[in-house]
Amino acid sequence: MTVNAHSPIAADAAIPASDEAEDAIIRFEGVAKSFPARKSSAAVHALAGIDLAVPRSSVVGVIGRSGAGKSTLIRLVNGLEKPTAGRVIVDGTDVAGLGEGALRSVRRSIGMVFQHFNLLSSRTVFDNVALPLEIAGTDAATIKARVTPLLDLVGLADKRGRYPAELSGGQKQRVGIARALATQPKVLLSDEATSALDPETTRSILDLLGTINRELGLTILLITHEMAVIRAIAQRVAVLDAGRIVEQGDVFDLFTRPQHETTRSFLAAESGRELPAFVADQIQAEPIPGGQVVVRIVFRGPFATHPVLSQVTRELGIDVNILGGAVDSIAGRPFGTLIVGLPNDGTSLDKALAFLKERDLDTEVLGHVA
Ligand SMILES: Nc1ncnc2c1ncn2[C@@H]1O[C@H](COP(=O)(O)OP(=O)(O)OP(=O)(O)O)[C@@H](O)[C@H]1O
Repeated sequence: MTVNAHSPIAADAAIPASDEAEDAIIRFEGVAKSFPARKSSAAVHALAGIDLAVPRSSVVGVIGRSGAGKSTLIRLVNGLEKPTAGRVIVDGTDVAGLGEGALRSVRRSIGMVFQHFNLLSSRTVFDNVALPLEIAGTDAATIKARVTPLLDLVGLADKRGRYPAELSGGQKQRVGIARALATQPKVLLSDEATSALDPETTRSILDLLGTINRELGLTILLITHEMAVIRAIAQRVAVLDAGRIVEQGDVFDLFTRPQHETTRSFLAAESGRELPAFVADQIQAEPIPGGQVVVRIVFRGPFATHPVLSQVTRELGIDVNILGGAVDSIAGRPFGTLIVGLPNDGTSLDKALAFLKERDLDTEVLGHVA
């Protein structure tokens, strides 16, 4: 199967491509979206100052809590919402400037996958996947030629005659993905596609989306509230908090060097970052005389944790108490996290932190224990 290479977007709405714009298939430039006040409620500023580029053929994740503005952001891409300020440029065209006819063509170049699948219960698997093609007026022979390989791709060839009620959640989402691909889109928008699924099924759906990204070169913009989803599939990530992007970048960097408090809180349950229960139970913000300072050390890339810590002991004469840790990898790049206790004696902490920094290790003081 090939992905449609020609743009369905009206020529008069085209924007001259700069080098950067050519590289990004979706670009938010200074985007704001407010919903006006109603009788019973004040105006809602759902998004403000959004600058985000989605490189062609990449997977970009947007993570945020409920109400952060994720759905609004994704609805701006297919023109279901219009920005109050700024531009949303999809494949060189500002979608906010388009009339309904041109928007319909843009939407055909954008596939969408939903949390609750949105399948028609009265239609078979085959007919659900065929639906967008029927709506576009495609003839029956072309529909068959298009839908059959899509059902193979998502692993549902043997379920083509089944109805949604006869499918598991994961199978329903596979139908949703095949349907989203039926019009050969250039971009796939995923709105919490795995939120209704158990962890194992989530994994298999994310694997499928990863395969589609790699094999078809399809760009995927996904929104989620789970770091595990970002980690499993995205190359870049933006963290959305109360309508603003508070941090964005490469997934490995964001996981290993989070800058913003919101990002840190999303990462709290990630391996190695979670405090061991016996530490979490007693940690406090204020120093404890004669106690220990709890420090997280992050090793990025090839590392040898123990030699560095034994150097701290040998060369600085500081006892290091290992409280927890893990070794992990993201996108094939290794990193490790150690949680250690250092003596709260007025000097050891600064000396040890300086020593670790000289060796290019990231540290973060988490609190104090007795
Ligand atoms: N049509 C609308 N009219 C008024 N306010 C809206 C509208 N759509 C969204 N909002 C508000 O905009 C803010 C962002 O909503 P949005 O649905 O984009 O968040 P979200 O991050 O997708 O949340 P969730 O994960 O719960 O779906 C919320 O305060 C919401 O109430």
